[in-house]
Amino acid sequence: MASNGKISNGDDAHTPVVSFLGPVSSYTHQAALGCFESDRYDYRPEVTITDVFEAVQSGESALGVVPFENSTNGAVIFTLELLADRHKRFPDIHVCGEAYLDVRHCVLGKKSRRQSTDSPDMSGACTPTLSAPSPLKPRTSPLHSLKHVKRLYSHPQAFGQCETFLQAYLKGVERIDVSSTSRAAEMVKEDTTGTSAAIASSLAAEVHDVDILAKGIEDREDNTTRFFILKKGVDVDAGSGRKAKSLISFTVDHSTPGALASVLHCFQIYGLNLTSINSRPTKVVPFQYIFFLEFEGSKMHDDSGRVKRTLDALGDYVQSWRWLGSWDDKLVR
Ligand SMILES: O=C(O)C(=O)C[C@]1(C(=O)O)C=C[C@@H](O)C=C1
Repeated sequence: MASNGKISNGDDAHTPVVSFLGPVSSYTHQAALGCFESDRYDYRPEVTITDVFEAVQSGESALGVVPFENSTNGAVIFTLELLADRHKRFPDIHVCGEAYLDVRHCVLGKKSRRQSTDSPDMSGACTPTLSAPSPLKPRTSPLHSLKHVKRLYSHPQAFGQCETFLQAYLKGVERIDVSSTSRAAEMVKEDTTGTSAAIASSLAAEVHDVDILAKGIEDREDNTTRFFILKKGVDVDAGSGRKAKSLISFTVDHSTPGALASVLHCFQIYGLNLTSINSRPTKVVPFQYIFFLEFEGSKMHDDSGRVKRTLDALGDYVQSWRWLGSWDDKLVR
């Protein structure tokens, strides 16, 4: 770790590669830039989160950066799906770090050619309906008219973080999911009709040379995404700081009452605080789940032995489990 808190590769012989969900200017790229000394690593944009996992597992990339969860919209299911690793494609991948990024979304597009007559609708008024009698008012209004926008590209996570603005100003506009917000900005750039828009960052507007039609459209001012840093094998230094977190996945026998409670109880007995719990379908039996549990503590730096004792105890209550990594906690509380 360098004195600026960023990860230094400690070896100049060859430049290690950091893969991230691209293209350039995605939020994942911005998070990666904040983690590693940029003159010591080669940054490699990947098309999908799966590509990041594959690059790390194959050893082509020393590290990978992927989104894990957003404070407004919850878990990034693509990443959970890959961590579930049902077909053992990523047996050596571990989480060795995390990064938090403030996410400020914009509507990117091309300004309407009829700009002088198409003034933006600033009211943000939503028509009350029976199911939503008091619709929420968005935090911001557009900078330019959005009346010409016929389709909206973004990453599904980003749509979920901007619902209030979208309901007020882009209701009924077709939404098209793409692999990242920076890919969405690229699509807007490529559209010669000028009627597409993207939800992406102001950096993506700059990089892809498109206009910012609205700014700060996220539902919550504290909208933050957490990213995981992935590595092949175990980084023995990870999780050596004052506060560490660890992640495991496990399955339980769904017909045993209290099976999940028993697993959670192990953490209570040894005094390990839980920080998140998620699940995905096993895809073996319908409506049975793989659980992901995150807790405070490190497997490699476990002076009190509490992590070891907890993990040893788990075996009695789970069908299968896997340790997915320990790393330094970077959440500013
Ligand atoms: O699309 C991007 O720019 C990404 O880096 C992905 C991603 C995500 O999957 O959560 C990252 C941050 C934002 O929450 C929205 C999208």
